[in-house]
Amino acid sequence: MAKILVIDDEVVFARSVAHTLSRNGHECRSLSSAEEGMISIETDRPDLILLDIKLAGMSGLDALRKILSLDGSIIVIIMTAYSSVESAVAAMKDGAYDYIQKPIDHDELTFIIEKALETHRLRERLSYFQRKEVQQAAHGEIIGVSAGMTQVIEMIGRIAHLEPRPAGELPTVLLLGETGTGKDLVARAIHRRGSLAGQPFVEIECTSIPKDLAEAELFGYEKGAFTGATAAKPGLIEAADGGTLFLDEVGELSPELQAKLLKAIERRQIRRLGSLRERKINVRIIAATNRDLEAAVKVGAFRPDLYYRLKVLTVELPPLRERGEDVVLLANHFLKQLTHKYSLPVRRFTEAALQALRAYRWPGNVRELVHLVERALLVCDEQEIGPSALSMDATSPVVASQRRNHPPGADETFQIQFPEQGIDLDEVERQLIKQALDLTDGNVAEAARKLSIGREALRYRIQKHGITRPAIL
Ligand SMILES: Nc1ncnc2c1ncn2[C@@H]1O[C@H](COP(=O)(O)OP(=O)(O)OP(=O)(O)O)[C@@H](O)[C@H]1O
Repeated sequence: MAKILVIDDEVVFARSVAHTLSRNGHECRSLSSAEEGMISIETDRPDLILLDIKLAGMSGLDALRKILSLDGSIIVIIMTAYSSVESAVAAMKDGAYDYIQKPIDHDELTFIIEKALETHRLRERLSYFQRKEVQQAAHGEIIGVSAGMTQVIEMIGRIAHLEPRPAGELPTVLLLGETGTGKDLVARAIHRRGSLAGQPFVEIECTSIPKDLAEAELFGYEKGAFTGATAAKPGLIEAADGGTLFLDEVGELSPELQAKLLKAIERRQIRRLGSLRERKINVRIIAATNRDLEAAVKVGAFRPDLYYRLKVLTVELPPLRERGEDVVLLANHFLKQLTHKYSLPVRRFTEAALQALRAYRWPGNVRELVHLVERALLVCDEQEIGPSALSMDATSPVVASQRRNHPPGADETFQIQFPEQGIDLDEVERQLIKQALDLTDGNVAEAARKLSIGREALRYRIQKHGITRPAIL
């Protein structure tokens, strides 16, 4: 349903048009002069105005300019008699969306209005995403000098500076990394620094779309496609046209959507729910996941063809515990940013606090660090923030460093008793890896986390010890 104003000094005609549109489900008012229309724009905030070009008083063309200066997002459709088509064309140059000739054919009117409203909705969605992108751009700096992050930053540069070409021809990018490592941040950086900057960046959180609405959200629908589809609506893929579509947590997509998405990427076309028409799409896809997609492919939880389609260029974000001094750089960066945000006096971490930060294993990665710094800043009144203000699992560097070898939640008194007769270190490692895999049902990423090593390091050890495939997901 949309709010529509009909402005025409032929009162009976204006009422009849408004009546027709109300029957189509819109909220309509008819007015007999442009002057009344101007007042109504302020109070009613219409989505669309049907405006007669020949009005007594303020002319249709003047009214058009005034309307658009009051609110540039209103769609204005000009109504004109055959003899004044030229003025209607002039009006379109001044920003009218379309024109319709009198006498008005009701089917044609309905068609023009529905098409215009669809464009309007698409524009609104785009400007929402563009606004969101501009807000986030201010906080988009990527901090890190560790070897892992240097590689990531170099890769962003390389991807961003690929030869300018249409969005749909740019290679897909797959971002891998544990939760909170910065995949979202990197996706936005690739978009902003490349040739698509300025075009829409549309993020889809695959986990947050209700399953039964997912297809309609992604691909859009036509009016009447299902109960409640009172008007056609473009999907998020269409909203990303010309820019980047960021599929976050792509590993969580249902098998049906995986199939539909693959088809859309391969054919560069989509079909809205309830439509027979294929629509071309021109989008670059960036996907991200914290799941081990390769393992998901092996157990049949993710389509191999989609996996290979997505991983044309892969960027792996290292967990924070493997980034060395980046922890301190990041902590200081967030401290400065948040002090500014809360208009607080300058604060700094004590050396003991920095040691605690270095020693902690960061299961929630950078996101956990941001929250921890924010909490410390808000609870600590001192100019210097010590370890006691950092309410992580372990605030003392000694306990924290012991914990590096202990999965979170493990018994803190866990110790290995060295037997007098000695041990086979390789065998101990093999057994620990097997136990970690058993505990995580063979999930390599999870097991690597429990062992506090990287996924690749774990894969290497699995091969080295010949741990057999069925134990591994
Ligand atoms: N290298 C970095 N420099 C500065 N800020 C960072 C960095 N990495 C992550 N952040 C910040 O940490 C927070 C979490 O990052 P982000 O949301 O990008 O992680 P994610 O990997 O997408 O998480 P999830 O898998 O849960 O979606 C954000 O506030 C982000 O701005």
